[in-house]
Parts: sequence; structure tokens; C-alpha cells
Amino acid sequence: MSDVGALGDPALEDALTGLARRRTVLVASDLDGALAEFTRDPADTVPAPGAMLALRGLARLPGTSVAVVSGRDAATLAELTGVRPGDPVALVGSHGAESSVAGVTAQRLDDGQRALLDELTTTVAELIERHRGARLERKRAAVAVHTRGLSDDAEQAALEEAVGLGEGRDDVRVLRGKSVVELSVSHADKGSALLALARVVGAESVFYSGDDVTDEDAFRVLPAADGHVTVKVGDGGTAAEHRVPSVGALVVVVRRLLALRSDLAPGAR
Ligand SMILES: O=P(O)(O)OC[C@H]1O[C@H](O[C@H]2O[C@H](CO)[C@@H](O)[C@H](O)[C@H]2O)[C@H](O)[C@@H](O)[C@@H]1O
Repeated sequence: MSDVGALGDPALEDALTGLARRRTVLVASDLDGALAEFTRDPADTVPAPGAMLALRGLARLPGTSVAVVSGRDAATLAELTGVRPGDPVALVGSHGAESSVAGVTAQRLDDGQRALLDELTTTVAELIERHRGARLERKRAAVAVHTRGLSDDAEQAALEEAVGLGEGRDDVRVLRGKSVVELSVSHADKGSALLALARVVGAESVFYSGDDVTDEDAFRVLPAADGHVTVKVGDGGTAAEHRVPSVGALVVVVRRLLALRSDLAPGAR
């Protein structure tokens, strides 16, 4: 029985087989909560065992482009994944505002955005002082309030206040995630970035997996009817076509795709 067969999901197995036969594909995934387990301190994150190896294996196959797409900024993403300049694995950071691939999404912050981000960071630092245990993460285009590990009430209070800082403003995008609220001065989204990346690398079909709210932007623009394969990791409502229960199960899926595409990709053998 195949790995995916062991997960008991023949529909996903069929979808992966169909994708593996395509001439050109883009295989992309979110990082935190998808390719990597959550950690209390975001700096402690490491990709799950075998995850990057499977992606690198896919990137070596003909007609196969690979990317990690994350809310992390590009520099942090490179550090966490070990992807270096010239690597065949592409990186898309800051929810689509940064990319290692030319022509995808290189949104430079203007002076006004930089000043706004500084101002937001100061306000969030004050918020953190009032909410014991909450933590600040400064990114290239955003500042985030983290609450993982706090009690439910404490989390809710800090996150609600963070949302209030950006709500109703056209110049700030409020992104709610898992135990995190992010105030971004960029209006990029993962869906637009993935479509741009697919166009640039010439991929006819896309595989995309993710676990969080911002991944829904990607799932929505990748319909199964157009040959795309979308996989939600974990619980919660989703526009994705398929679902797996955990990070470990997603790694099994990516490895399965590697095995199938190694056999079935036009020109692979
Ligand atoms: O798009 P992603 O790759 O899923 O990134 C989303 C956010 O991930 C990080 O926060 C999440 O993971 C942390 C480490 O496991 C965890 O402590 C936190 O509770 C999660 O929300 C990252 O810190 C954020 O910048 C990303 O936007």
C-alpha cells in the first residue's frame, strides 16, 4: 500500500497522479503549520524531517518548479529553510510581497510605508507591555503580535487589541493567523504571488498546501477544475480540495508526489 493509500484518501492519490503526469508543474507549500510544526518561539522553527529533502528531489525533476511560500519575510525564510541564492527551490516571503524569483513580486516599501511600519511597531511594543507574555515580531513589511502559550483569555485580549490597531485603515492590512495577528503595510497576498510565480516559471498546474487563513487566498485561485491540487493541513473551513490531518501527513503527501512524478513526469525516464 502506498503512503497516501495508508492515509485512506484515494481522491488525493488520484489528484497527485494527475498532477504528476503534467508537462510543467509548480509544487509550493506554506511553511509554519504545514512543512514545520509550531514552536512557541518563531525563531526555533525547523522544517519537518524529510520535508526539504522531498522538495529538493522534486526540484531536480524535469518540468518541476518548487517554492516555499510564507508569511515570514524572505531573509528569515531563507535562514529557516536553508535555501540559498541560486538554489532551485524558490522562496516567496511576506505573504507574497517578496520573492527570490525575478518578476514575481518585488514590492519595495516607500518612505510612507516604512514610517507607518515604524509607528505601528512602537504602538505594538506598548501593547506587548500591557499583555504579559505576548511577543512582538518585526518583519520587513509587517509587525506581528504573538500569543502562543498564553491562556485563552489572555490570547483573546491581546489579539483583539492588535486587530483594533489596524481595523478600518486602508493603509494597514490585518492578517489573523494561529496565535498571531499581523499588521502589514503591504497588500500582497499568497494567491496573487503564486499565480505570478506559475506564470513566470511556465507551470500549467500548481500543487499548494497550507494550514492558515492567509493560505486560503492561494486555495481560492487554484481550482481543481483547472488541474490544480490544493491541500489544507489540519482543521477549519477551507477552499482547498483536499485535507490532511498534520504536518507529518503532509510530508508523506509531498514524498508521494515526488515518487509519482519521478515515474510519470514527461521526460523523467
Ligand atoms: O505563512 P506561514 O509560513 O504559515 O507563516 C505564518 C506565520 O508563521 C509564524 O507564526 C506561526 O508559527 C510560529 C512558530 O511555530 C508560532 O509561534 C506562531 O504562533 C504561529 O502563528 C511566523 O512567526 C509569522 O511571522 C508568520 O506570518
